[in-house]
Amino acid sequence: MTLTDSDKAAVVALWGKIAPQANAIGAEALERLFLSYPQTKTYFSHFDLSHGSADLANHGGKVVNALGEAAKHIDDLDAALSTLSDLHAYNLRVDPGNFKLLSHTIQVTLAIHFHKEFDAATQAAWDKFLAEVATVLTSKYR
Ligand code: HEM
Repeated sequence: MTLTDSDKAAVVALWGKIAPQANAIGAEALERLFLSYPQTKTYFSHFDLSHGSADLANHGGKVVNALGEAAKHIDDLDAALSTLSDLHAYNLRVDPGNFKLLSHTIQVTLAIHFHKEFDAATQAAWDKFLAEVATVLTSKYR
């Protein structure tokens, strides 16, 4: 599952397009997650999850910008994601299966917004990248 140099280049290239719309892309990926897999809403009972809410935009932006930071440090994901890894493992205790669901809705969102750039190679690269991020974010679970 290791990212090849061309995978890394594909992740970084698409990140350049995502960055200016991080909040909108993140909000849409989260909304797709909550609508498609309603059980995931239980982690966000303190948020307003209605369409167009500020909570969706703010949190979506945080998640997507964290992916941007990870893309910038793609050769050192453990260090880049260390604080977030502590948060998800020790404080939030998100069921690891949920990372696959979010990875899917992020990819669907990217496909819809960047259909020209989201070719098979770019999709495969993002799938691997998101799986690596999930591995790091769940690596400290005991
Ligand atoms: C691509 C994978 C993920 C990334 C990059 C990510 C990123 C983040 C970031 C950046 C924060 C904010 C940290 C802070 O405020 O300091 C956060 C918080 C949080 N994440 Fe994740 N996350 C991911 C997956 C998930 C999944 C799958 C769930 C559950 C379905 C989840 C649940 C939460 C919750 C409940 C919070 C706290 C929200 C709050 O109260 O402010 N995360 N995550």
